Amino acid sequence: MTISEPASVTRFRDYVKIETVHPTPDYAKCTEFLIAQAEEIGLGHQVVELVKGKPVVILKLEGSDPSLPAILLNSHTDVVPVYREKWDYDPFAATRVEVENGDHRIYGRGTQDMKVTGSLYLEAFRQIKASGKKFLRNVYSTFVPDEEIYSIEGMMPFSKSQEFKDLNIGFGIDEGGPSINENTYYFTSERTTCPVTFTAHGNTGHGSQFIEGTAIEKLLPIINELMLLRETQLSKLKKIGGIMLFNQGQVTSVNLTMLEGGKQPNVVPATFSATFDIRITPLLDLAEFYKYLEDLAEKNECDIEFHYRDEPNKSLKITETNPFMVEIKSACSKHGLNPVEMVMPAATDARFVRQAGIQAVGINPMINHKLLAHDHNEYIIESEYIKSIPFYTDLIERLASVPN
Ligand code: MET
Ligand SMILES: [Zn+2]
Ligand SMILES: [Zn+2]
Repeated sequence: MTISEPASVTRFRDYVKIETVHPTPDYAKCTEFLIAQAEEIGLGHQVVELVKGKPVVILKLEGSDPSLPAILLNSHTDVVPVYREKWDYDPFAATRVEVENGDHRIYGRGTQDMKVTGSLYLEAFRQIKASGKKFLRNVYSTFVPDEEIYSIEGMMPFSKSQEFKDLNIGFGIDEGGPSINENTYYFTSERTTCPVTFTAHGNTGHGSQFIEGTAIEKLLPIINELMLLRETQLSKLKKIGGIMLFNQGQVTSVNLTMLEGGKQPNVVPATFSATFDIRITPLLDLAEFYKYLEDLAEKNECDIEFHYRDEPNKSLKITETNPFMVEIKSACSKHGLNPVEMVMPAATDARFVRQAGIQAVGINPMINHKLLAHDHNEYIIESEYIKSIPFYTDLIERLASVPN
């Protein structure tokens, strides 16, 4: 660490150092950190714990007309596990490394996904409070747990709670991803995550025999069909512009992630299962796709288990003239960013906000990054982080000043 480290960077690094990593995230320490930040900045704060040990921390920047619907800035506090031996730096030391052009990288799990965004909200609030400015609408920043494990004890119940309704949210900002090029991608819809297991049961017996009706014979046609779907979707993607990280939301992705079965080589397995991570594009009818998977299971005499079944994603059409969208775009243009709309290929908590009938946009103003969410050696570029603080300061002012 050098003497020249900006205080905003030190605070970001302190946040990254908190091990909110699954399967045992330290939410208590994280809550303590966020409340200390709120007190220092001068923000209102509240902790809602609908599920014990799963705190939602709500920070509040008060507006001059609290009767108007508020602005929500959401971020998740949890991060995905690491393969420690694959990292060049301790994933929870938030190591600051100087690079050739004098810039710095901050390494750590969650730097991109998505503690940087939470920190940017905090830094923007800090600037706004220090300036003494007050805007029309209330602005809330929610720091939610468990996004990386389907939000079942996080945003999902919180978005349906009275505490959430009481915030009277009119528009939401949520997770994007640092851009891999000069464009700034923003997301008004996303794919539906469908983790699904097919299990086959069949005849067993001696491994030297041609046993009929085996589990694997029932399962294989399902695997083949879904791998074919993968192939057709991939070639469709290639046709509509090639594989680029953020354009994948226009097709459905299929990955076979777990294969289980068998006890030893000379025993024909009585059961076998295949688990897929399927991300269904909003361009398909979700109910029809679920039905297709169920029929596929039935046709092949397999059981089907959806580990998690999302409600249909609402992509609330945001028109060019939507006053909040206008403000997002003008904030982008003021800060030299080129906004491009995309379907979020992964899943974010914005889906629950949309399901509650509130428009929400995922965005991340940092550009020219390597996308390292969930990868080894995740890092952000310090200058992009610092540059993004005035973007959020400006964005908050614009969104919170939208009249009625
Ligand atoms: C549906 S849970 C979402 C977890 C994570 N954000 C992902 O897209 O994989
Ligand atoms: Zn995330
Ligand atoms: Zn993630």
